[in-house]
Amino acid sequence: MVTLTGREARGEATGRASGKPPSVRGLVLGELRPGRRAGVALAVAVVAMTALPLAAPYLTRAFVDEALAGAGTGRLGLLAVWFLAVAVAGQAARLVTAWLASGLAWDAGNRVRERLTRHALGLDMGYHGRRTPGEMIERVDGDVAALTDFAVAFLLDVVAGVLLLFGMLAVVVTIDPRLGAVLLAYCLLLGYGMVRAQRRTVPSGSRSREASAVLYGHMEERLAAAEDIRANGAGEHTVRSFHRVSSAWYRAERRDAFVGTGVIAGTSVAFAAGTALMLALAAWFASSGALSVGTAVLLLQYTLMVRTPFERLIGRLREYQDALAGAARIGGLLAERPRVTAPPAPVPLPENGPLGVEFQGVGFRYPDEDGSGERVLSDVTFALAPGETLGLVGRTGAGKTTIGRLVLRHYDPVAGSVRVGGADLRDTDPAELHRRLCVVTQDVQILPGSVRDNLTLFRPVSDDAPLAAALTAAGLGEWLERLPRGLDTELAGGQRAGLSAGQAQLLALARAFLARPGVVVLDEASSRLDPATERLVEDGVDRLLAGRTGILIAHRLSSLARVDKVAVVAGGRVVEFGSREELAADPGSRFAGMLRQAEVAW
Ligand SMILES: Nc1ncnc2c1ncn2[C@@H]1O[C@H](COP(=O)(O)OP(=O)(O)OP(=O)(O)O)[C@@H](O)[C@H]1O
Repeated sequence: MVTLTGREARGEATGRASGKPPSVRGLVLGELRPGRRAGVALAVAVVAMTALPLAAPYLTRAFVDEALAGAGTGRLGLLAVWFLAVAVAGQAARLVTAWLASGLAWDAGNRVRERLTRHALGLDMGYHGRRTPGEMIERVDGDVAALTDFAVAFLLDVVAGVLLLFGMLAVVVTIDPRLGAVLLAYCLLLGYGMVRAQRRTVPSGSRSREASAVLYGHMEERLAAAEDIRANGAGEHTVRSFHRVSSAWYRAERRDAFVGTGVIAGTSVAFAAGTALMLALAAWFASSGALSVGTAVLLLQYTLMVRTPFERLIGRLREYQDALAGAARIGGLLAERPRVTAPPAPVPLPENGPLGVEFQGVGFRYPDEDGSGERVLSDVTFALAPGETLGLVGRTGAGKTTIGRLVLRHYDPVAGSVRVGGADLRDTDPAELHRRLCVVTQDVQILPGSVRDNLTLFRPVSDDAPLAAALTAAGLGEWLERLPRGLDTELAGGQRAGLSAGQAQLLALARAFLARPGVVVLDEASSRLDPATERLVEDGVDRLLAGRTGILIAHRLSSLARVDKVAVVAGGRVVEFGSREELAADPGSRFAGMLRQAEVAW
């Protein structure tokens, strides 16, 4: 069961919450907060990584000044060895910082992924119906990776870079305040230029990521439908649409790269100008005797060293925009609230036995972003007594599946009420409802795992007898006996997983038997089975519906032989409802007309 955090659980039932999306800091840096020990280790590593490069120019200064003063080779060699040791130690500190930061970021990323996954699983079909699997993967994985990559880079390059710049400024100010003031002005100008540049690069970066999410969503959908696309010769159209979506992504990516390259080129010119200025000033001060030659070399080295942290900062700004865009999208996902929620005091459903189902003046439209979707059901009214079975018939798109979804409370109606077991579904707890109601869909999904896992959907069970009984009741008893490892036999994942279409449907029936529901919604498979398998499936359905309330979304009129009541659905309305036998016997009824047209008799 999905558990929501307190904040999530208090969310409104009206969809998107009004509050601001959580910030990057709130999302990742909050999660990233290291423990005391890891924090101290990280701080020491960052300080070492910053201080050691600052020390190196001092050694160069000593080397130059002492060489000019005629120091011996031994002394100069020693200074060179110290220089090498400081350089190696600086790199080692950087490695240790990267190692510590990556470990922390990885843990933090996984915590955010877990939180997002839980949250997404808690959202209802109103949300998931509007999103592709590819989009969800990009949100839960791609955006989180961008955030955690940025968090590591922030520590390595932004924090360490800023510390290094401040250290350099402090050293130069102590050598000569005038040169310090020039270096400060130069850094401020560069900083200002970078902030301006960032404003230009943020929108192009986020457009590029959006386009990439659309591309992945598109690919995911088309790959899932590969069999149908090939069989129906829709390959050319698919390739064309892929070309369109990937071209949009290419354009967004190219523009992003162009903006980024422009920023880097501009910064290179600024660095060259700054270095030339400092070189001229240092040479002038040295020639006037205000500085030693070694100190002039030290200043030049510091000026050259400004380049690396600034370039890294620019690089990180590009990740920062990705991270910001990702954080905004993650924040948007976290701000989504399930529309179908449990009331504070849910009305319990009867524990056992079949449940009555009643639609009273039900109107419905699928939720979309702006709530302007078309009505797909209007004034739907019918009642089923406990244990009765209803067949829903009508043309494609009439609204049959939607009626089934409302019984399962995948959505709440926008008008009227749906009652199950006497309770208005809005007053019930969705989790309890899903224990008492069961759906068998057209496209049976087999999950990678054993036959047992596929029956229990990974819930641990202590006794295999009910599983075998459910398979036998569904008509898969002999199949189970032939399996080499019985219930432990592994099935590959996917729509069929090596099972025939009929076997997959029987497995779905077995899942329903195991759940012992009070209401079964059956979306009859529209694909044809061979007559023997079809007979097996029909027998299984008959056994499943016996003693239960059933709603059969019928794609073949012949399947209706087993139902008590029939509802003819057209244009989102129930245009005829009554006893199957009476409607079939009434030559003036729509149902009798449909039977005549399809030449069905029973
Ligand atoms: N998730 C959805 N989001 C938006 N509109 C939807 C969604 N599912 C169905 N619809 C629309 O609702 C209307 C009714 O669809 P529904 O699937 O209930 O019809 P149906 O009678 O079950 O059709 P079929 O026999 O083809 O399954 C159609 O116009 C359909 O386009």
